[in-house]
Amino acid sequence: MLTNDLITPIPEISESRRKIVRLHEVCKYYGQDDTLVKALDNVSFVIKQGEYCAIMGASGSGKSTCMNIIGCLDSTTSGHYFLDEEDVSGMEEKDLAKVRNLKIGFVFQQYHLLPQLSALENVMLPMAYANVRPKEQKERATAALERVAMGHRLNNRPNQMSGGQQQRVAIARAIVNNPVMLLADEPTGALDSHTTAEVIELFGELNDSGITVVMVTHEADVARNTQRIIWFRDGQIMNDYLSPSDLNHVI
Ligand SMILES: Nc1ncnc2c1ncn2[C@@H]1O[C@H](COP(=O)(O)OP(=O)(O)OP(=O)(O)O)[C@@H](O)[C@H]1O
Repeated sequence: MLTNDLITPIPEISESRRKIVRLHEVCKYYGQDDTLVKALDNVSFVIKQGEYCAIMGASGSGKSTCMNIIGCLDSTTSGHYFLDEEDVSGMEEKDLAKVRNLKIGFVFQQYHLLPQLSALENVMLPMAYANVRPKEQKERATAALERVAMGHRLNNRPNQMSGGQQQRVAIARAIVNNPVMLLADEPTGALDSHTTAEVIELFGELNDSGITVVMVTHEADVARNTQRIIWFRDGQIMNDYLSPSDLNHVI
């Protein structure tokens, strides 16, 4: 249960910061008539450059639908989505794919690394799609892996690494194209509590360096490390507030 008197409203953030995510009256409906599901029902919010934001809510509340729209993986039924101040709502799939690759770094619960490739090759992949020269791909992938403390595992394949190490490689892959935003879907869902803490510390460090981070999570321990929580219920934003240091009071 959320206790409203413990919730700190979001203060006005400086107008000069770029709006990385802007949803304007977004609806996403599935089915029709008797089977109509309003997965997102007139949702509007802004996430600015440098924010560290968690999306939370009960099962079925609309988190994944919201994540898919923010990640340009799905389209809206109505309303507009501006990514990095560009309206991507009506874009064709091939343009969306380009936007996704250049602007968003994805991190998933199950890492989604290609098993036949080494850590280095996995991290080089998004740059191959972006037509970066092979020599530069290797340099940038090595630097990204070093940044996540995986510089000693460049030639290991996923099955030679622990879950936490695989997630670090996935994070290196997500940051290697210098995206405007890291979008993480339950990034610690497959990790034990110790490894979760390490991965969350890494997200914090990346955010400290200026990267905008948005993550869907069920875990209060994870969300309390973010700066802001957008809380969904029945396809609408029920609350949008600064993360209190002790979330046990509000969840
Ligand atoms: N492809 C689909 N077809 C029909 N209904 C869908 C589809 N995807 C989602 N829904 C419905 O939309 C609503 C929101 O679903 P969504 O997956 O966004 O919730 P969620 O908060 O991510 O849930 P969970 O935490 O269980 O993943 C739910 O009622 C769900 O059943």
